[in-house]
Amino acid sequence: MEVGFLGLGIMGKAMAMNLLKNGFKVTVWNRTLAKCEELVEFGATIGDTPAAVVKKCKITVAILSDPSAALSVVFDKDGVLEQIGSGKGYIDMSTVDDDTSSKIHKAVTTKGGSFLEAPVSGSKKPAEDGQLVILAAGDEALYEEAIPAFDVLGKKSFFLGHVGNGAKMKLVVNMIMGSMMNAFSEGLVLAERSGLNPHALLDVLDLGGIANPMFRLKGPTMIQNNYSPAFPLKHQQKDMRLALALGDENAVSMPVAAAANEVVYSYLNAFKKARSMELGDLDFSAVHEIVKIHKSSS
Ligand SMILES: NC(=O)C1=CN([C@@H]2O[C@H](COP(=O)(O)OP(=O)(O)OC[C@H]3O[C@@H](n4cnc5c(N)ncnc54)[C@H](OP(=O)(O)O)[C@@H]3O)[C@@H](O)[C@H]2O)C=CC1
Ligand SMILES: O=CCCC(=O)O
Repeated sequence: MEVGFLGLGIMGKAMAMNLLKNGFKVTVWNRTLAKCEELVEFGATIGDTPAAVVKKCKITVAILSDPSAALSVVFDKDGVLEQIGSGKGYIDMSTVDDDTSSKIHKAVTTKGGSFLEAPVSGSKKPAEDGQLVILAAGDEALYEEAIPAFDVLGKKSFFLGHVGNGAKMKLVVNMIMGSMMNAFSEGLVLAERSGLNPHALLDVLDLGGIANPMFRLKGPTMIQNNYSPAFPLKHQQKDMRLALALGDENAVSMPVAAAANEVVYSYLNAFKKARSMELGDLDFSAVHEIVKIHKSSS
């Protein structure tokens, strides 16, 4: 099966590599073309533009940073729309809002192509290990056609119905995750400043009812101030912003999520503040630095 792949960031590189290692023919494109070279060593072919990739492949997958990138790759010159058409499928796995996804869906289907949104839960390591959770919605026939690829990329795929449901599910999950990360960071700082061993806190948490893989994975590195990026903070902040907009649209008040994202009370604007300090490219657990700074200055 030949698959086109647009976007070779942290996630895209790992996912395209997995497809190659599992026998798929993959044609890749990335805005910074140099990032394609490593995949060529594993058998990938390079497409010069998104349009060139779509022209060559029956199914093209994209995973790009945000709504603006997702729209640009489809609508701009040399973009997906120039070559999409009958018999071709486009699968956008970026985390975006349902409005962005719907715009892409409409444009692709107007040209006769089929569209699936398929954002993923899971980060760099699950992407490398083919252990993502795929949240697909849109064209069910395209979903069925993509299952061999999804089986390589993920441990479980959900088909959630019409376009928008995948985007919304992903934003709800990441809104919860972002709020949890802030609470976790505050807990680590509180433990340390009140004279407890933060490693002991991790052990206690891991044995109780709120044990979870995120605390287990990120806790030890946060204690070491190591924020090597798996999920960049700037993307987490984007997801909090989009989830809060979804809350507004549905008249759902989310004070905890809003506090994690917005300037409400001092340190509760952790995600935005972290971006302005150019921590945005670090892992989202770098929110810990902001919580620590605030706790020392207050
Ligand atoms: N990292 C993670 O743990 C997870 C991320 N996600 C989501 O997946 C998506 C990708 O994340 P990730 O791989 O971490 O992000 P990265 O920042 O590592 O990569 C972003 C990708 O988008 C491309 N890009 C950005 N702007 C544009 C543009 N205007 N036109 C064309 N291409 C553009 C980048 O190209 P270039 O190389 O040229 O900059 C790069 O290929 C995001 O939506 C994120 O929220 C979902 C689950 C987990
Ligand atoms: O969108 C990013 C999700 C990161 C994760 O699920 O660990």
